[in-house]
Amino acid sequence: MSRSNEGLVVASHGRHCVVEQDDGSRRICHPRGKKSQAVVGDRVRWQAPPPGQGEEGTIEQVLPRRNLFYRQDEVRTKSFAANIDQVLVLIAAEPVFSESQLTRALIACEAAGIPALIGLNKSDLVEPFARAWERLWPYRHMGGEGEGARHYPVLPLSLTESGDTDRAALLPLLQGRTTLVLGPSGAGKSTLVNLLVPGAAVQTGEISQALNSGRHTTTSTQLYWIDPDRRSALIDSPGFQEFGLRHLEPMQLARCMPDFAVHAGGCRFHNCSHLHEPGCAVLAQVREERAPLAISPQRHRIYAELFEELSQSRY
Ligand SMILES: Nc1nc2c(ncn2[C@@H]2O[C@H](COP(=O)(O)OP(=O)(O)OP(=O)(O)O)[C@@H](O)[C@H]2O)c(=O)[nH]1
Ligand SMILES: [Zn+2]
Repeated sequence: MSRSNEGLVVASHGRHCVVEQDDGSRRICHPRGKKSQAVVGDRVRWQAPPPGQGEEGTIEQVLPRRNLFYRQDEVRTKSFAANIDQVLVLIAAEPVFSESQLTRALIACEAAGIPALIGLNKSDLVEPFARAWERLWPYRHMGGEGEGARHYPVLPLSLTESGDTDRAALLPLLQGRTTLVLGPSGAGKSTLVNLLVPGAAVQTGEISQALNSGRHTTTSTQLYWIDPDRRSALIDSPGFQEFGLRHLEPMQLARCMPDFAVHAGGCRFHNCSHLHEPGCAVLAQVREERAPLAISPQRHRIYAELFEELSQSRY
């Protein structure tokens, strides 16, 4: 007779995953069927193999999720994590970040009801950093001021040059939470994980070795504990080129953009697309001015592009 246990999915690669039990021990598990396909952050019920049939377990059931974070690049590829408390979008002064990809990541957070914060790394690169900080003005102020305002906290970081200061600034924000770290390649995600998770490199090596029997591929997504009592976690996901949002409807977009959402109720037509309609309260606010209630023309361009993209992918 095999026993059924509960555990947390801490890594996944293809269909296999690594499940951690409450005592901290880990084992590779395979889903029993499509319904038991788990993602990192899932709590699952799993079953050990019968004696003499190896060590690898079977996932019997994925327990109900609090939330599920999506990124959908093509019709078939999705990657996500479940049960997360917040997303840290890590970008840097260099390489110059794509505002479109940043906006997409933030929209995905809003759509899943997950709070987001932005880390802007490489503040030691003084001039590019100043430019990047300025580009983020709308993100630091959007949605108005005071009660109910929904702008994004932006943390200046220099992970390689002021690691101790950054760690001290980040830890209180990460305490007791599960944080998914997202960011383009080169922004400093590995540097961040290594700064906050002692032994991260070793853990990653062990896990990818176990999952791939030594083949040199890395796991797609992995959860790291940053404290000894395993209450605060970082989930590291691979860098992305294209942050796809094909799981969203175009008419959902404005609600997921705080600078649009604050005005959207004032449009003449309730089903306004905020692209060309007369009496559109969103379009009325699109202007270069740095004002908390203004919508930057750049943001509106990104919105229009996304609206078009999501309208085309419906079939
Ligand atoms: N100047 C400067 N360089 C940094 C800083 N943080 C990271 N870097 C450098 O930026 C480069 C990319 O950092 P990584 O941590 O490898 O970036 P990543 O996001 O993990 O990138 P991928 O592995 O490609 O996904 C490395 O050469 C780091 O040394 C920083 O605060 N300042
Ligand atoms: Zn409108």
